[in-house]
Amino acid sequence: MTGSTALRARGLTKRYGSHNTLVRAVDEVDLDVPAGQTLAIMGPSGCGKSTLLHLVGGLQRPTGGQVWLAERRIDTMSERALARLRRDDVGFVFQSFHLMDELTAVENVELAALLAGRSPGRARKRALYLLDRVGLADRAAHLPSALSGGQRQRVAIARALSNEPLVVLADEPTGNLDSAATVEVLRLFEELHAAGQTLVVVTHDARIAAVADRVISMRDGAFADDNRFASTTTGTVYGGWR
Ligand SMILES: Nc1ncnc2c1ncn2[C@@H]1O[C@H](COP(=O)(O)OP(=O)(O)OP(=O)(O)O)[C@@H](O)[C@H]1O
Repeated sequence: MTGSTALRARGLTKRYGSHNTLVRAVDEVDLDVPAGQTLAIMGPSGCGKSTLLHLVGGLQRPTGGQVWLAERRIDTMSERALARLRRDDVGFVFQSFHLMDELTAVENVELAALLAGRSPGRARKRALYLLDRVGLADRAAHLPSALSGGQRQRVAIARALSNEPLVVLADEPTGNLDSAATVEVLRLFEELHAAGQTLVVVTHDARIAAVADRVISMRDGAFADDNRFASTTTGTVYGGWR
């Protein structure tokens, strides 16, 4: 993946309503995210951060413009192809975790791999490996209700990685976490970055922005600022997460 583009958008637009109810949630945005980059997207409430994340992850369709994930154009994909892409190539992490309450930690993590057709044995092995990597080997058989917020989010991150996604998209991943749990998630993101995982994080948390190598500030659906810091790490072969 060295030197390639993980995500590309041109003229990306999402409008809601019409006439006097018209909202330009995302307004003619151009974006290139090189493989291996950790990008933080910041900005005031309602500026379009979540909508942008949903558009590039194929959770919502744009009303204008184009999106590519790696070399594949996704805004024109069939629903079926888009569902497969979301399952296999995108890892989503949400503020409210979105774990299945009735499944244990390991069952939550292995579910996507099972749906993707992996054998139960391989799916379980990978899920246990990922839980170990996020520091939860001893919590594999726990239900989410028996885990702290930080532990739930680490399960959700392990789940997001289960199908070796091209890109991880996280929407306010520390929004429901206390300070100690936020630091745990930060460390994980740093490890993923060092391993070459492409990561796009919508956040209000300056600590997350501080570990990103690029920070885009949005205002009124557009980019107000685009700051690149350190050079993008293009990790070796996803050192240890695969
Ligand atoms: N389904 C919808 N119908 C109409 N307007 C919507 C819809 N979803 C979002 N919007 C509007 O689009 C704009 C962008 O919303 P979005 O959720 O992307 O913002 P955000 O920057 O993620 O906000 P926050 O930080 O509060 O989560 C807002 O003005 C919002 O009210």
